[in-house]
Amino acid sequence: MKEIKNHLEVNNNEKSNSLESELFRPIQENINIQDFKVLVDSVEAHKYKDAARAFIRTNPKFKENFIGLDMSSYRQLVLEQCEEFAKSGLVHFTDIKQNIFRYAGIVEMLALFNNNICTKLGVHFTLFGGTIMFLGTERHQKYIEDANTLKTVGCFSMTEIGHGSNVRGIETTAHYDPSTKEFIINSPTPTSQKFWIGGSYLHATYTTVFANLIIKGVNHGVHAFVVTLRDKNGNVLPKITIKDCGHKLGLNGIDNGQLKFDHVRIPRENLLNKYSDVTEDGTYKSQFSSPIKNFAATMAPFIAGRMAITKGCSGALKTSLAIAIDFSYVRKQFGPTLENEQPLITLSSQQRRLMAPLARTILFDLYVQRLTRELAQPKQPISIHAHCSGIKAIYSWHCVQNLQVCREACGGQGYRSANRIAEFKNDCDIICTYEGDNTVLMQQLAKYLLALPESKVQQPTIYLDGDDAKSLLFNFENIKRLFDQREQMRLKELKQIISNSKESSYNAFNNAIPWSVKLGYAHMNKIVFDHAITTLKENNVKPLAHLIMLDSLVTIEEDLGWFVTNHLISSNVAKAIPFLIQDLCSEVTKVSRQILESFDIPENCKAPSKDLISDLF
Ligand SMILES: Cc1cc2nc3c(=O)[nH]c(=O)nc-3n(C[C@H](O)[C@H](O)[C@H](O)COP(=O)(O)OP(=O)(O)OC[C@H]3O[C@@H](n4cnc5c(N)ncnc54)[C@H](O)[C@@H]3O)c2cc1C
Repeated sequence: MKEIKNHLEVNNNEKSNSLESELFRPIQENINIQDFKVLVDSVEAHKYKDAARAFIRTNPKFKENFIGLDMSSYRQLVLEQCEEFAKSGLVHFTDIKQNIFRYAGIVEMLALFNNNICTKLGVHFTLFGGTIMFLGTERHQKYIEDANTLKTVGCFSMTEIGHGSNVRGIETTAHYDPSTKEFIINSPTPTSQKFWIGGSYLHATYTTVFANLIIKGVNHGVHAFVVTLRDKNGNVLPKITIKDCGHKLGLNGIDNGQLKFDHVRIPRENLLNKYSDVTEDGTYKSQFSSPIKNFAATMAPFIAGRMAITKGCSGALKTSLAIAIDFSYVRKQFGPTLENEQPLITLSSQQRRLMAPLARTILFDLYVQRLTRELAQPKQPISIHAHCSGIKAIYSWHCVQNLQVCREACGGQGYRSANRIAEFKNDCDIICTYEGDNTVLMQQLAKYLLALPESKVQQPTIYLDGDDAKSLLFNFENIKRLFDQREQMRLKELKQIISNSKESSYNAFNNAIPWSVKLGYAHMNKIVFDHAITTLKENNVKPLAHLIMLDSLVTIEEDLGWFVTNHLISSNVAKAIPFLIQDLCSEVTKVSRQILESFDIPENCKAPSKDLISDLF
């Protein structure tokens, strides 16, 4: 114990004026809330977000209580909320292509309120809209006008009962009939029925269907088609059967459906033909030399959806953290005497469990801002697909894990639906699976990293050892080197496992999936950190340095066994880490309410009262 104390106390003087210097001083308690708000909201999106906040605060549909509604009323309310929002003009159907900052900002604000609304709008705008805008051409523009105001609702039919993650395995067919110049969309087997299709059971007029394009017996692979599901009166068209997917763990305000097509004829023009087309006489023309390349291009637009989905995590977590932290300031249990009970926030455990996810949520948001900027560029970096996949996976895992933390931090009251966290927890659970299952996405990231040319620059190895653990760790350059080195070693390790395998390339990779996931984490942790440091250098808004250091040490602690056994950190320095984390949590707690203020969460997004119990009296 004495040894640990030494680590924390040696060389504890004020440091020079470096980025880290403020970490050695008590935290500056008067943070500039407006500056911090713009940082978290992003320069590009903060005006759109403020407009959305104002809408959520004032629109009567966003004041209606959805807790405990039966499924049918809940679905109707969510539809009406989405319609109100679409009519407000705060978001446009074309935003996913033309103003991704507005789109992403709006989704995040809606997610502060409830994930049903942003999921329903997400399916319509990103998935249906994304397919129309990125895979369609001039002839598909006609779907846009009514979709803008949600006069027509669109959905997205990719998943089937038999195939989810492996989209290339889907069985739905689209045979071309040159005699009528039509495609015939068909579900040939029970497992080929589309399943989970959000918005299809009750509301969607159109869907984009993913199906195998077949001409004269030749299968050209998966292509996307627009299929009309309902007539003007909302009746399902003949030869289409739509069933309800039924009650779910969460998102019961969304009408997910099971779709069966029985030789449904659609015009030739309904093929989304940006990359490949079929002439009237049935000649297939593609910009790509093989179905696999066409498939890759067909899937490419959905990367924006993966970025957007992290906004659902961000909104839900910010509101839930705000509920849990506010509660911790109000709720009293225990104290030095019975007469002097203390607020929960004074408990070291409460500070530890709430400040660490608060820091990470902000750092992830900053990184998503960077990805959004990359997506907005006409020519996106080659890494964009891998990084959208990676952040979607690690943000949703972080979200699900920490919604549970928020719930527990509020004790029994956190379990009460009226206090909102339960709804967020159930609704967000599925983010780990839809728009790409997280474990599958982490492999996409690992494959991208495996394929990168090997760096010729040999990074100097790092070994953190010495008496002054605090100075060694409160040093962003050292943290960077730890993260860089872990990533390099994880990559080398994965390459070795695969190359040492005597099995086929499929099996060799398959046997190494857990290591791919670890590599994915190492890479994402590194680039989230790198981006946070870039932001800090450009704009040292308080308390960003503290948040970065807190999240860095928590990240190291999560993999501490690895860092120590691989001789990057000595066991003596390792022992100091939990203490430094606790100190940082205590410092961040001092400004936590100001951080929450900067989130500017409309009151109707939160629990009915800060103490979570007043509504009971
Ligand atoms: C509420 C909800 C809404 C949805 N909305 C839509 C929608 O609107 N439109 C649409 O088309 N789809 C939608 N989906 C479907 C969703 O995209 C799929 O559920 C998802 O792609 C996963 O597919 P799956 O469920 O078939 O799981 P599977 O692919 O069968 O996966 C099952 C398990 O196996 C693991 N696994 C599978 N393959 C691998 C692998 N190669 N390596 C390692 N592990 C693997 C996964 O990690 C997972 O744990 C929705 C789903 C839900 C639940």
